[in-house]
Amino acid sequence: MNKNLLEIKDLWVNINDKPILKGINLSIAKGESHVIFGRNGSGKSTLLGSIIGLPHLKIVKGDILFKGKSILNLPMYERIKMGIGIIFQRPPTIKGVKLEKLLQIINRSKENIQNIAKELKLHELLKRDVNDGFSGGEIKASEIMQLFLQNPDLLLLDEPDAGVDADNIKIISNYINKLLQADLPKERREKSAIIIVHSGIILEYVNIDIGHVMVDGKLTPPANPYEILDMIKKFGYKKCYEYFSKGKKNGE
Ligand SMILES: Nc1ncnc2c1ncn2[C@@H]1O[C@H](COP(=O)(O)OP(=O)(O)OP(=O)(O)O)[C@@H](O)[C@H]1O
Repeated sequence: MNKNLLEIKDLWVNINDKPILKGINLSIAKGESHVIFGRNGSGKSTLLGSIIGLPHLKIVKGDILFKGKSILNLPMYERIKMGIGIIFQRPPTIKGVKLEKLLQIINRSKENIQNIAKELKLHELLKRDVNDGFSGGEIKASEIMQLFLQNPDLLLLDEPDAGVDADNIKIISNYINKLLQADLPKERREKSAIIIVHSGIILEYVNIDIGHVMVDGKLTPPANPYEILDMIKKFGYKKCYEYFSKGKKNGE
């Protein structure tokens, strides 16, 4: 039986006729978390957008399978219903919708909402419109809270640590770990993730199994995320991509 929760096969994606993703292959098993590093504009957000089904992205070739089924023809809400959750890099402001109301639509337990909001220091924001005037860190915390209440099987996190201070990174990471069932042994975990990061701070706190580097719309095969980060710091993205695209793993 196929154990992969997500399988991306030779995926080519255009935006306005410009090729952005150029033959992505990626397999994510149940219970596995992957991190993607890459310089600005390399196509990382486009990859997450293709998985969740942003309509402006044109799939030119390839396939995306989730739970063994192709999802390319499904609209975004169907993909969410199947168990995919996303934190966008820049989520929109929703005027006229209070954060508390949105959270109650996702999960009816008022007690849960109050408790988590307190822990994430969001309780004072519950009565405000979603993301309206929220600070960068508050937006990320609020998105994590929505995801926590949604409890998806595949988490797509686009820079969850961007704009978040050191104390709050620990709190947010704690929730990501809870979502990823990091306290269970890997073979018993049901949840998987793709996390996009620029700095390695979140790797200090979140349980990550596998890393990749993206350069110019292409992705390296699976490798040790901490080794990748180390090489990026020493040699930059391009050299790191060249090294890991040869399929080196775990310090070979
Ligand atoms: N709506 C759009 N219209 C035109 N070009 C776009 C659009 N969205 C993305 N692009 C372009 O696609 C390329 C890849 O963008 P993407 O956001 O996927 O990069 P990224 O790796 O996530 O970058 P960053 O690290 O800066 O967030 C960039 O050159 C970007 O300008």
